[in-house]
Amino acid sequence: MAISAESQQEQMASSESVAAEKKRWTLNDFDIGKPLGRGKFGHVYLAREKRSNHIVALKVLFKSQLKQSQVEHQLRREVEIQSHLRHPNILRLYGYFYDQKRVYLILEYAAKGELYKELQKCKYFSERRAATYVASLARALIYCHGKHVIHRDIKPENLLVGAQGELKIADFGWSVHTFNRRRTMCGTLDYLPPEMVESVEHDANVDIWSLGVLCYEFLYGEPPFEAKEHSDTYRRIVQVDLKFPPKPTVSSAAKDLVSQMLVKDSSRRLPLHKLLEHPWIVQNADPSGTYRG
Ligand SMILES: Nc1ncnc2c1ncn2[C@@H]1O[C@H](COP(=O)(O)OP(=O)(O)OP(=O)(O)O)[C@@H](O)[C@H]1O
Repeated sequence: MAISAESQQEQMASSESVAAEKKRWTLNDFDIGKPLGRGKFGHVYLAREKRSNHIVALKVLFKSQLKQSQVEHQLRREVEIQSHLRHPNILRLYGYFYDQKRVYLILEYAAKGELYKELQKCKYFSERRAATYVASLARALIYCHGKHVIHRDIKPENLLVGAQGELKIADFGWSVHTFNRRRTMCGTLDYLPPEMVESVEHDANVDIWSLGVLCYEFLYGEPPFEAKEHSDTYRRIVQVDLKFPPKPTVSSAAKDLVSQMLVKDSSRRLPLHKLLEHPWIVQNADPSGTYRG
């Protein structure tokens, strides 16, 4: 994959944590450690940048697989967007390089791994934990939206956990940098708002919906519109068929917040700065933004 030298230089210039100078990275700059995981397009390794001793996650993607799946454009957009974001709850992308066969992404290392696995292990989260995560994601999304970036794919699989227990939004594959309203259909159905399922115009408020779905899933262990058939999930989303099964661990304040986020009319969803003032968030979220169990 050819990423222009110009944008590569720009990329390096903004990677102050790994190296301040403009340079071209190569595999020789890193000691490669244990594998951290496998994705669709390659592998992720723990690595250390030799000069600074900085620990990173090196994501190795095979160009042939990227080409075959026609996702080169998406990757380029992901790199461009993620490399310019600086927020404690957004995984840093320090830089990238490539050789004949592979593309390498130099990523912030998230020591506590995938949130998805934590949720599977615990089945659901306490209100304190859920509220802490939702508040930190709201702050990260407020930051993104302020830079005209819509994430569009907020879900547990795209969230990693840092060493201090802080959430990190990790996957910007579906994100867009926009000044306009978007009409693109993308993402996994379960987290999509009605306007995206129905392919009508959408804006930054899509992320409020997805955060509402996520909040529900944190509390109940499954997303709210889940159904066996794809067509039923579709129908439930479009009709906003939201049900709160009785559960002693979920308060009415939590349900109130979720109901205010999962609103069909995107302009009437609870704005993220208001979410941070909601009583359930104020009473439950840890101000440090970290959850340590
Ligand atoms: N920055 C990171 N810090 C720690 N672990 C990571 C990091 N990035 C990825 N991993 C681990 O490596 C695995 C593979 O990551 P990768 O991003 O390639 O794939 P994915 O997001 O699971 O799948 P997909 O290929 O569909 O995007 C992750 O599931 C996670 O366990």
